[in-house]
Amino acid sequence: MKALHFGAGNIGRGFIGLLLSQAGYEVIFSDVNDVLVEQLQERKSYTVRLANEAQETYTVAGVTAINGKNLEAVAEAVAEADLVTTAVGVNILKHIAGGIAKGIELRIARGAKPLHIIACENAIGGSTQLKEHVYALLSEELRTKADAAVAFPDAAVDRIVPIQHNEDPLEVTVEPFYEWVVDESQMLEGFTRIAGVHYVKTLEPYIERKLFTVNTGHCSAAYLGYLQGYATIQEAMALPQIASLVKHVMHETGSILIKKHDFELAQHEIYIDKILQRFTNPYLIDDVARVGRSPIRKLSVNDRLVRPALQGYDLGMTPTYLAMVMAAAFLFQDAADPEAVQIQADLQELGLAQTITKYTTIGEEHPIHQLILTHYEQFKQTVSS
Ligand SMILES: NC(=O)C1=CN([C@@H]2O[C@H](COP(=O)(O)OP(=O)(O)OC[C@H]3O[C@@H](n4cnc5c(N)ncnc54)[C@H](O)[C@@H]3O)[C@@H](O)[C@H]2O)C=CC1
Ligand SMILES: O=P(O)(O)OC[C@H]1O[C@](O)(CO)[C@@H](O)[C@@H]1O
Repeated sequence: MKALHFGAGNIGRGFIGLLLSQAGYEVIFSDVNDVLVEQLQERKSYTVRLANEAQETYTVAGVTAINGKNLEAVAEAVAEADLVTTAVGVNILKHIAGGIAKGIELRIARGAKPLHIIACENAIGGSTQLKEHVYALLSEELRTKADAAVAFPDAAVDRIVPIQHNEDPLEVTVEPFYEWVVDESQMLEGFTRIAGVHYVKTLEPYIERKLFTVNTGHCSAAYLGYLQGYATIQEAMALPQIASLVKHVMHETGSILIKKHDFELAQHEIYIDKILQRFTNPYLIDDVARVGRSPIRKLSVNDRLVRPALQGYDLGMTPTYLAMVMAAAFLFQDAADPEAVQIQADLQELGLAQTITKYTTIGEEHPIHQLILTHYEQFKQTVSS
C-alpha cells in the first residue's frame, strides 16, 4: 500500500509518516524543500526519537520523496497512491491542490480505486477546505466522477513536534503522546482502516476539544510568554502567573466545550491536566515563536481563540481569558513571521479597534471587542512600566 504524504516537515515525518509506516504503508513524501527531498531520496529512512526519559528511537524505513514543485510527478504519485495525507499548513493547502486535481483526473481516466485524502492540519474542516481548492480546479464532469471516487474526511491530529535542531536533518524528536481522529462519516463505503487512527462518526467534539484545549492553551502560553520576554514555552510555563493564566483559559474553553458537547467535567479536568504536563515536558524545547506563529490565522474567526470566544458568548458566558490572549496576540512581534509583521503594520495604520475587527471579525459594538481593547491597553501599560 502506498501513502503519499504532502509535507515532510515536523509533523509529517514525526507523526503521520511514522504512523503510516508502522501501519504497513510505503510512505512517499512530497515537499518543496529540495534538501529534504534529496536526503529522503538518498537515505530512504529516518529516525524518530521520543521525548521521554528512555529516548526510544524508531527507524522509519522504505520511504522516499518527490519534489512538490514537479507538478507531473505529484499528479502521478496521487494517481498511484492508496492514501493521500497532508501536513503542510492550512494556508498551503491551496498550493498543493493543483497536483492533487491533476492526479484525480489521471485516476478517473485510468479507472483507479477509490481514494481518501486526509488533511492533518490544525484547523476545523481541513480536508473539506482542501476539497474546495481541488474541486475549484476540476470540470463539472470530473467533480461528479470524483464524488464517487475520492473522499476528503476531516481529521484532528495531536502530537507536539517542535522545530528540530538535530545534527541529522532528517531526525525528528516528538512527544510520546499522539492522537489522530478521522471522521468516518465522510469515508467511502468499504474503506480500509489505518492502524493507529481513531475513527469517529462525528468529528466536531473531537476537533473542538483538541483545538480549544491543546492549541488554545499552547498559544496562550506563547503569547503571554512573549510579553514576559521568554523564548520557550517551557520557560513561560515555569512562571506560576503564566501557568495559572493558561489554566484559566483552558477552563474557560472547557466550560464552553462541556456545555456544547456534554463532556463530563471530571474527564475534561483530567484531559486539561494531561495537556498541561505535555506543555512542560522537560525533554522538549518548544519555541514561543513556533507556537505563536501565524497570529493572523490564530486570530481568525474559525480558529482557536475567536471561535470558542464567540461560542461562549452565545452560550451566555463572558470569555475574559480568551479576550486577554487575543489582546496578547495583537502584541506578538516576530520580524521573521510575515503575519506578525502585518498585524503590527495594521495597528499603526488602522489603529487597534479596526485591526481587532479586521482579523477577528468581531465588530466594535460587540462586548468581546471591548474586552480585547481593555486587556490590550493593560498589557501595554505593564510592558511600558
Ligand atoms: N508541529 C506540530 O506539533 C503540529 C503541527 N500540526 C499541523 O501540521 C501542519 C504542519 O506543521 P509542521 O509539521 O509543524 O510544519 P513544518 O514547517 O515542519 O512542515 C511543513 C512542511 O510542508 C512543506 N511544504 C510547504 N509547501 C509545500 C508544498 N507546496 N508542497 C509540499 N510540501 C510543502 C514544507 O517545506 C515543510 O517541510 C500545520 O498545519 C500544523 O498546524 C498539527 C499538529 C501538531
Ligand atoms: O501549527 P500551528 O497551528 O501554528 O500551532 C502550533 C501547534 O502545534 C502543536 O504543536 C500541535 O497541535 C500545538 O501544540 C501548537 O499549538
